[in-house]
Amino acid sequence: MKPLGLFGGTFDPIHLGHLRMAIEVMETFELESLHLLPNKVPPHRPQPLASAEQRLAMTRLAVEAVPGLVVDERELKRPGDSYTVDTLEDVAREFPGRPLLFMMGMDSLLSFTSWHGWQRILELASLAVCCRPGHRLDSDSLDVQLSWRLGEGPVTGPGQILPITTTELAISATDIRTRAKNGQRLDFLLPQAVADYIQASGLYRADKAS
Ligand SMILES: Nc1ncnc2c1ncn2[C@@H]1O[C@H](COP(=O)(O)OP(=O)(O)OP(=O)(O)O)[C@@H](O)[C@H]1O
Ligand SMILES: O=C(O)c1ccc[n+]([C@@H]2O[C@H](COP(=O)([O-])O)[C@@H](O)[C@H]2O)c1
Repeated sequence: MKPLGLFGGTFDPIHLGHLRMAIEVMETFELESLHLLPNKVPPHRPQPLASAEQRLAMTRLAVEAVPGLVVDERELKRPGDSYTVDTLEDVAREFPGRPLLFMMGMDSLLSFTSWHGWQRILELASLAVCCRPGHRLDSDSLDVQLSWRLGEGPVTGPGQILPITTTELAISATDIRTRAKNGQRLDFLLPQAVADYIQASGLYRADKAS
């Protein structure tokens, strides 16, 4: 059975870094579908500037014409902190027996042992880890509790950590929010429909309440 791909993010906003890595994970692991999961309350970082509704709207705009990418609203519908472990328990109940592949950038892997219930996450899913400029995998930076799980795929079950070589795009949501705040152009950092949404709504603009 093909693994189900899962991509959690704050997506404040979703951008081409996210979307390109999603496509490359789908190709590498021959996934038929990959669920994008905007979180409601990120447990580990400052809260997003855009509302949950705005982040959902932008995520929908980003993938509406992209085969295989599915917007999954389960974290937005769940009250409280959006812990990934709870999400994976829920997905595993919905797709019994289906291998789960949760994808992330290298920066996320390097802090993974601080995640709530990270050991349980690895009982439920394997991790596909994508390149991110400025974040390298080396023996000093990766927790020893994770390093023995490193592999190359294919996905044979939960608990594998599978770094893959992906196109490095130095795009971040933080940089996009700063540009939007300053009234700079956002073209080619995110899908045009998302850039248009940000422009039209005044989201992130210093002179507009969002
Ligand atoms: N350009 C990128 N290259 C590789 N991975 C990325 C990139 N941007 C985001 N990711 C990964 O996507 C996931 C969701 O990221 P997130 O929505 O927080 O975007 P971000 O650009 O890192 O946002 P922010 O700047 O607000 O922290 C994380 O696992 C992160 O590592
Ligand atoms: O569950 C946790 O403890 C946890 C800690 C850090 C990050 N996450 C999830 O990892 C994904 C990427 O996080 P972020 O901050 O880079 O958007 C997103 O789905 C977060 O909810 C989850």
